[in-house]
Amino acid sequence: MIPGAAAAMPSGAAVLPGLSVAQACQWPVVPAPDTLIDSAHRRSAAYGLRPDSVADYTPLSRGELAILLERNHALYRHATPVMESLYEQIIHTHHMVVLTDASGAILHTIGDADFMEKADRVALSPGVAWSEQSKGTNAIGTAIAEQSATVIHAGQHYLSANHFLTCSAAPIFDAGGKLLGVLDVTGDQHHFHRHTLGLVRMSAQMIENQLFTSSYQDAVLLHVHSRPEFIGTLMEGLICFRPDGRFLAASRSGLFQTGMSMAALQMHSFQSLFGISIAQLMDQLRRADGGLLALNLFNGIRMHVRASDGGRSRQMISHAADRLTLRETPQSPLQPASAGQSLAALATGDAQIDAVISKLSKVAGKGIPVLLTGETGTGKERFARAIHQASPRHRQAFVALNCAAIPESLIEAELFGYEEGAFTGARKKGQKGKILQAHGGTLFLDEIGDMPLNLQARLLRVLQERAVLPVGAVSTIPVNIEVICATHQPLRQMIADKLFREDLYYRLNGMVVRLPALRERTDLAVVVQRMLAELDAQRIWEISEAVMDEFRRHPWPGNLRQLHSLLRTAMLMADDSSRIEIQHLPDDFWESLPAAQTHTVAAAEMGTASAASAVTQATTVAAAERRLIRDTLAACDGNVSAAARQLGISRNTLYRKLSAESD
Ligand SMILES: Nc1ncnc2c1ncn2[C@@H]1O[C@H](COP(=O)(O)OP(=O)(O)OP(=O)(O)O)[C@@H](O)[C@H]1O
Repeated sequence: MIPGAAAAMPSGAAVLPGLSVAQACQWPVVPAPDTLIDSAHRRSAAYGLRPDSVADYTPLSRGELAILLERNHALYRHATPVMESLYEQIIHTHHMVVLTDASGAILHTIGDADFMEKADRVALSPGVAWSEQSKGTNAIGTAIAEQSATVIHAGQHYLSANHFLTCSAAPIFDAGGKLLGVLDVTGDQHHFHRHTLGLVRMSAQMIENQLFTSSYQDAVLLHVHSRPEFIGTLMEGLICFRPDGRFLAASRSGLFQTGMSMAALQMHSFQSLFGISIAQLMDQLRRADGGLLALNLFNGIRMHVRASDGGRSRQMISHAADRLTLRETPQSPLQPASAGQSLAALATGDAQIDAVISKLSKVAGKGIPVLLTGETGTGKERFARAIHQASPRHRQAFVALNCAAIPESLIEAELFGYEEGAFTGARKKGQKGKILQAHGGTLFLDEIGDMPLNLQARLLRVLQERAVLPVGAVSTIPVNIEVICATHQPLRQMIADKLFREDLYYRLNGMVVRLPALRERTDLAVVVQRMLAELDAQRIWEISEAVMDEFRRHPWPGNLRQLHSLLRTAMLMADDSSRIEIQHLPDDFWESLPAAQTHTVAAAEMGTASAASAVTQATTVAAAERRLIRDTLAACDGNVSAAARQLGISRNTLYRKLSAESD
């Protein structure tokens, strides 16, 4: 059920937080009027469709869909939990919930299996376009064309193939009023329910509010309404200010509550609107009953106000001491999974990554400890989070501890926690360790090879006994966790060197999965597109072919992390152009190239390198690599594993290079 849902609707469906049935039903609940349908049909005909046309059911390829999802990752991330809650309310009613992007391309669907099968016949599935241009009048396409919530029922669909459907769709807008996508509930026309559109609209509103709040995390966020009981409900208005009082944005309901347009609000600061400063507001709120204040706008409108700061600064204060943990990332039970966090969303068309995803999907949530290996920056933590998201524990905490990032002396307290007064400097009330914080969820131990030997024994005991003994405590506390570990170190070698306990190793390596280095992957273009979309959800970025060529040649010692930070810098350099060119790449990119390659690039850039000299340089690099491989193999007495380790490449890569050499 949607979190916080309270009363039951007549249909048996629940009402969303803070809304009575009457309020929910204020929204349109009947199929669209004839005039709207007439214009939609006229548009469909103008697109060259005929009622008996066979629509284009071709979906996007997997790679294209991955890029589409990445471009819409913020929408997807905030919409999926709402879709799940909405679906819970209509489950077993022969319906499905559909999310599309602003063009009507389907991003995600959830629904009853029997109806999904029927829906497959008309390609209501991810990657297929449901714009009016493609499918004629339908709730998704028509909601986009009309920019408003719409029901299209049975014969109102333009294509006869879709007459068995009843669809209710509501557009989703961003804070600036730009269309982001559409939320739709589609079902068998015999199961039409007049409350469906109301539910869809409320859910779309919920997604908009969540997108709004997440977009302004560093801002002072005001929840406003003329009636105090509406604060904290879907009907509240949201208005954001910078900490210095400058106006940033307002939700649609926020505009309605102030009675002002966005343009008018943009002329104001918090002080000019309310006659007090942000600091005074915070001061008054601290003393106010229930954290709620009544304020008068300069135009005489009175509104009730609650403030939050996106939670960030409050969290920073309350967790100040915890920051020692460096990479603690607890996830609250209601925090939605991000798109980038699901296993399937990590598919990028590379066969090695596909194989990793397939293996991990089989073990996620089955109680099998996973050990992720791979060079630094290959995405081990990303995958760990995705495994957690794919497990039944996904609503519980994901707690990460990087054993290499904290001093050895602190690992024990961090991991096992401690009792009040356990040692000098301990916090008064003691501290819950990471293991207990992860209770019910997943504990991710990064760089497990750096775990001190004495703590390895204690960790093993926790895993065997499923109970933890905090420092200074006299009795153990039962704990239920799944453990995922990661390392870039050769643990077997460490066992041989007596640096890692063999018994712990076997306890942790239920499944060992190696993540390939970026240079071994075949999906560079998709990865780059995804990162660009992740770094800037607002704009579509392009990257020049020359840059992509350099990227393909680059050895990427820092793997995905290096690529990510390079793109971030290049985007800043490219500024407003939304296109990354050679000149936007930072100097250290060229510095990490092998010397011979740098010369080739530099010469080519200056236009002085003839094709012949470029080939010579490339040949020099290849020759140097061959020499290095031969020398390393000789030094390792022909042991390929040892040579690969010394060269910092995988055995497969080394075999590939050796066979290329002998071809
Ligand atoms: N699939 C992905 N898509 C986009 N970016 C990614 C992906 N995986 C990783 N990254 C980027 O690379 C960075 C490093 O990823 P992550 O921390 O998961 O790697 P790691 O292997 O755990 O690194 P280390 O071994 O150094 O701890 C992330 O912060 C993110 O910016």
